[in-house]
Amino acid sequence: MSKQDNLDIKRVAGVAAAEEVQDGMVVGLGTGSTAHYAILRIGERIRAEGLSVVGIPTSYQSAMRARAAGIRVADLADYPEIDLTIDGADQVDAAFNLIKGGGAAHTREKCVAMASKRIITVVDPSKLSEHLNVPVPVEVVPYAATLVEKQIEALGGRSVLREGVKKDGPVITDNGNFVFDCDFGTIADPAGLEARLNALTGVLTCGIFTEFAEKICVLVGESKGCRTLTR
Ligand SMILES: O=C(CO)[C@H](O)[C@H](O)COP(=O)(O)O
Repeated sequence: MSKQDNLDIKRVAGVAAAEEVQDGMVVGLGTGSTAHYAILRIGERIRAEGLSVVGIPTSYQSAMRARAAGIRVADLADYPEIDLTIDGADQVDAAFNLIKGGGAAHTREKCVAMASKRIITVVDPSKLSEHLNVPVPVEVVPYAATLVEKQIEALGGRSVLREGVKKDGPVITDNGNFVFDCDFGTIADPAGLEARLNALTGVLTCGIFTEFAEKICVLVGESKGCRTLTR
């Protein structure tokens, strides 16, 4: 599939999710290329339908894109209860466990997910997998980087420090930290690994999301429309 075809199906999912937004809602705004299309569509609907919506961004990227789209942006501190969040994922398993953090935004994405009554996860079909098996992004306090690498090795993972594409040296998250991408192969116990990673000294948050399955609905963009997966 070409890059453009992939973006087109991401757009299908993002736009479909944005149709779920209703007047008066507080909406969590995810990070990444699929959530981007939802943000654009919410902005269009605000202009066309006069919707009153407050957006709670999950990153500098989503805050900037929301403002550009004409969405009023506020802090999680002001709106700790969110009606609906629309966000992407790097992988979704059969039980709706997620791996997130491809954009290094998973800590704020997890906070917004926790605050949300409903979550629409927008993906292309390549993100669906019976089991989670892609590397897990782990946000790490820079001071503890070497210490965390050792602890991840002890858990059976192989960690690679994420480095910038248009920047020399480590990627720095919106929270001022490093990210390790940690390969554990196929993850047999996502909830157990999430708990173990989050408990490591020097780790802020890992990108495994297991506690939100009950409130997640997955929209899968496809060339002929959008497929909805519910549990
Ligand atoms: O978790 C994320 C950012 O931290 C994104 O939601 C995830 O990486 C998916 O991105 P995209 O929609 O561009 O494929």
